[in-house]
Amino acid sequence: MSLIQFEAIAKRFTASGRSQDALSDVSFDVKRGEVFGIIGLSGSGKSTLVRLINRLETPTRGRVRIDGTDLSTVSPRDLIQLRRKLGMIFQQFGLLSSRTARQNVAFALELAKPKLEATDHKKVDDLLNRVGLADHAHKYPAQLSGGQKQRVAIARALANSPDILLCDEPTSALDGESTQGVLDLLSELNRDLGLTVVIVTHEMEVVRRICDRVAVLDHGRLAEVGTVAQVLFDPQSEAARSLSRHLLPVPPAEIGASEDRLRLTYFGDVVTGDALSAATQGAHVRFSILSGQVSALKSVPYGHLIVDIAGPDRGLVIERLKHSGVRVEAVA
Ligand SMILES: Nc1ncnc2c1ncn2[C@@H]1O[C@H](COP(=O)(O)OP(=O)(O)OP(=O)(O)O)[C@@H](O)[C@H]1O
Repeated sequence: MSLIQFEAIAKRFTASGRSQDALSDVSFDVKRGEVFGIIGLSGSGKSTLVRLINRLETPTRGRVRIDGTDLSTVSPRDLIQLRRKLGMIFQQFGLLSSRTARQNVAFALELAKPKLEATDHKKVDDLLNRVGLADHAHKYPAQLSGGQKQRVAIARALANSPDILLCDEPTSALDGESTQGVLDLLSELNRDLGLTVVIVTHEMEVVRRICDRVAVLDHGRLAEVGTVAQVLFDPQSEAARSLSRHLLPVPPAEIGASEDRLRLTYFGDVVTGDALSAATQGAHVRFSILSGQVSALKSVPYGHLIVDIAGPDRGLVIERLKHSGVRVEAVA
């Protein structure tokens, strides 16, 4: 069921007498319980789009609905209630430097009531525990690593038990190991709490590792929307094609070009199956494997092989591969 709906959204900024269309005619839905990625090159409108969800921005045209409620018609009081159902984290964490990790998390609750009760203090401890920072509760942000700071920000964002967590480039300031830790935590929260997660990112690796579906923005327009597998491995738009290109293996330059060259892409059970040997069984072809890579989309394995297949039964082998669920493309 749709939790967030963008309906024909346009956003125009006007600054110093100059107007700029940050978003034009963007429509798509985010379903309850999914991890949804918004990707695109710098300036394509990703942050503006996510900021419309909690009304940090308002659209110039079109509507945003959260759980059926049209944000353009909510009263200021209802907007405060609605925002409690939305947590948000940012690339630069946004922590208060004069407060400890614990005090940063408690701050989110203090905004709603002046004096915290014992249950609130327990909640703060539980949240710090949940994000793996129980032992760092009394440290100040300057004493924490980037990954730990982002975990504090996540705990703070969860303090009001939101339905939706908005993440604007949550791992762009982190190294590889901290990125993995934060992405694992976001996946866990999605799985265990049913939290809907919306992630703005320019990193295809983030999309590959944790997103279910993804919207691709291109100069403020929706280039395409679909499952991660569709968008990464069967892109319909030039924007998605160019973003997903670096996830594809390329044949080593030393090998030289060949008109027999194919890229095979396969998912799930096919990865550990014997598709290639089964397809070439008894066929008059010779094949050589030039490069291979197995990785995963969320938890579903996928693989790529670059192969040269030549011989009279080449067409038959390609048909058999396709029949067994392998995507086959010519590589120039
Ligand atoms: N407050 C603002 N005033 C004027 N123009 C703005 C404002 N906010 C964003 N823009 C413009 O709108 C366009 C989209 O910006 P946005 O930050 O949404 O893109 P983005 O895809 O998130 O980019 P990045 O990946 O670099 O953060 C940009 O051209 C930007 O300059």
